[in-house]
Amino acid sequence: MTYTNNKTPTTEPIVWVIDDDQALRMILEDTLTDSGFQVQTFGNAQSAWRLLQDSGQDSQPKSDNSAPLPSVIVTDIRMPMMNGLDFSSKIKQAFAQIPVIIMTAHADVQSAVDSYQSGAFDYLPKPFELDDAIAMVKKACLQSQSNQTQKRSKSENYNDSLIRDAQQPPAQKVAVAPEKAPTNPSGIIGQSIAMQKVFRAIGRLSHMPMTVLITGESGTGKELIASALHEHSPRKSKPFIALNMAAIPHDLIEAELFGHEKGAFTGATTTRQGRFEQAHGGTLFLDEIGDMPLPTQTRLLRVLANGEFYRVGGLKPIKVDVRIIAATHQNLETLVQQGKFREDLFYRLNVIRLALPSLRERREDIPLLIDFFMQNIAKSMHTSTKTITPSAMHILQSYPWQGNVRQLENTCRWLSVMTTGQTIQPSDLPPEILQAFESQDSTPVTTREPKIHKTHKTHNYQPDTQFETPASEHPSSLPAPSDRPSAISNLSHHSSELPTPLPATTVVPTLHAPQTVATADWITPLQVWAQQALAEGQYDILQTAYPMFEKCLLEVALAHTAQHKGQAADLLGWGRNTVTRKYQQLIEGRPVKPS
Ligand SMILES: Nc1ncnc2c1ncn2[C@@H]1O[C@H](COP(=O)(O)OP(=O)(O)OP(=O)(O)O)[C@@H](O)[C@H]1O
Repeated sequence: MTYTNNKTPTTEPIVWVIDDDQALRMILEDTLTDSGFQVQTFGNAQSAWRLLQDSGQDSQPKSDNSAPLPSVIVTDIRMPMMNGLDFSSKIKQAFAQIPVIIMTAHADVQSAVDSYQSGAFDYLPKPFELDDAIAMVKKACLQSQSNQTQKRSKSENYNDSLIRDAQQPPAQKVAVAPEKAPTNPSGIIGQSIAMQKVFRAIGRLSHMPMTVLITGESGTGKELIASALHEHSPRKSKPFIALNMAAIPHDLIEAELFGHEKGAFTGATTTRQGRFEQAHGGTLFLDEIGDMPLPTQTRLLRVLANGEFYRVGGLKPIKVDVRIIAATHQNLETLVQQGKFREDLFYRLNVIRLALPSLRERREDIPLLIDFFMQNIAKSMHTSTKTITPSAMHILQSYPWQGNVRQLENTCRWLSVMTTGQTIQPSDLPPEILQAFESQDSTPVTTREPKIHKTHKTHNYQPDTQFETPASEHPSSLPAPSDRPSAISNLSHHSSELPTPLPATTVVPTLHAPQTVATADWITPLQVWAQQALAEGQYDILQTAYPMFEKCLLEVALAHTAQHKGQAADLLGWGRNTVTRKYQQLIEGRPVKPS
């Protein structure tokens, strides 16, 4: 079932929101309504599809009962019955004028590529900033208006057969789509917002032919991303050739890139193809482009301009179709200023720049990466995967990782070999990492050391401690500090002094008895509640907690403003209509119209 905020005809653009997560539907509905959209929500894509079929292809309803077509559709990917990608493809076929925005909580390269491949207008990885979502919907609305204008000017008669075809899709299209397991075939690990932006860029760029310049510190994954761009492109069946400019002697680079004719120089005993020819139809990845000598830059510029070149010593032009992806850890603008890099080549390469975050900027991904590397290494060594204690993980997460993911990967190799037991303790970590951790921690241990309750865990990495953290030190991306420096060497020896282990999911917080309630004090009881609910098999914790949270804040805001709904709306940043509706639903207990 569906419901609209306002069924009367309106000039407000209509946005449909499809997600099986009721809490998210509510948030988006409120936010978009407050931003001037008319919102209709659906708990599954099939209901939305049915309504679209009833509505026909006009922007006007077919009958009095049918709904007007939306200007924009925002849909989740993973939903029962029909997934968002299939839905997006169907919209593209039958209602191409409606831009679709695809949201997903399982952001990886594949979902980004699949989204754009399905014809989606854009891709929104969860969690997202509501402002970003609004901006995206507004952009999609503009697109929708321009689509409508083009459509009207093109033809008065719609292609009915197209609609009929799309309305009766092949059985497998509408059949229950099995949820894809969250595999990561590209091997690119990361769930941080910074990496989600990278996935989105790959999704957008992989099917475009243009040159891409990837920047980022050494070891951030530039080659991995270049290869993903190739693997998801129409060139994937052709070669991906990677060449590191810094690794080839300068006097050999031209022959390496462009090949040479027999006798072109001493030692050129045969004619040899260069990398450009070998990469024909595919992708040539030029790593460390900042190290390319100036004369080679001139030749590269010519290839980029007209797609042809001469082998060293050759007289016949050779034409190739190669997509160039270049990468550098250097600042090319500075090299241009210093006269070491051609400005015109810089502009040619810099058409689209993809900047990769350092590992320090996405520390929240470190446990995932460690998990991934430890498993891969164990597999290759035919051993079982070693586990890491939270305190050791915390130290690894705090390390600056100047060598980025490559350094982390090498550390995982070191740990896999050097650790004698199955569990990696802080004392097992490489000395330089321990030293860095000790020297960065100048705060007295007594003020930092949390109270710890250990629980049993057998996962590779699972937080198995409960920390008591001052509100001002509330953890952001890092887990709460656990065993601090003096504890590094002590931890393993003192394990017998830890409190008696509790069942795996039971966590007993050690709460202060607050005189005044600190801002974040409610987080700990909320954590306890959520952990207990999950332990008892209740998995809809967000759906349960969200209305309670809203109700609580609404009641407080109303009490604060002597029940003045307008003022309460201002305090909460909601629109008046939202406050009225929330009041009816949450306080008066009127049933929420189901979606
Ligand atoms: N997000 C990631 N997920 C999994 N592995 C990664 C990730 N990023 C990098 N790696 C791994 O880290 C190592 C270094 O990556 P890569 O060679 O792509 O970095 P780079 O930026 O090209 O380095 P350099 O600038 O030194 O050439 C590789 O083994 C790669 O597989």
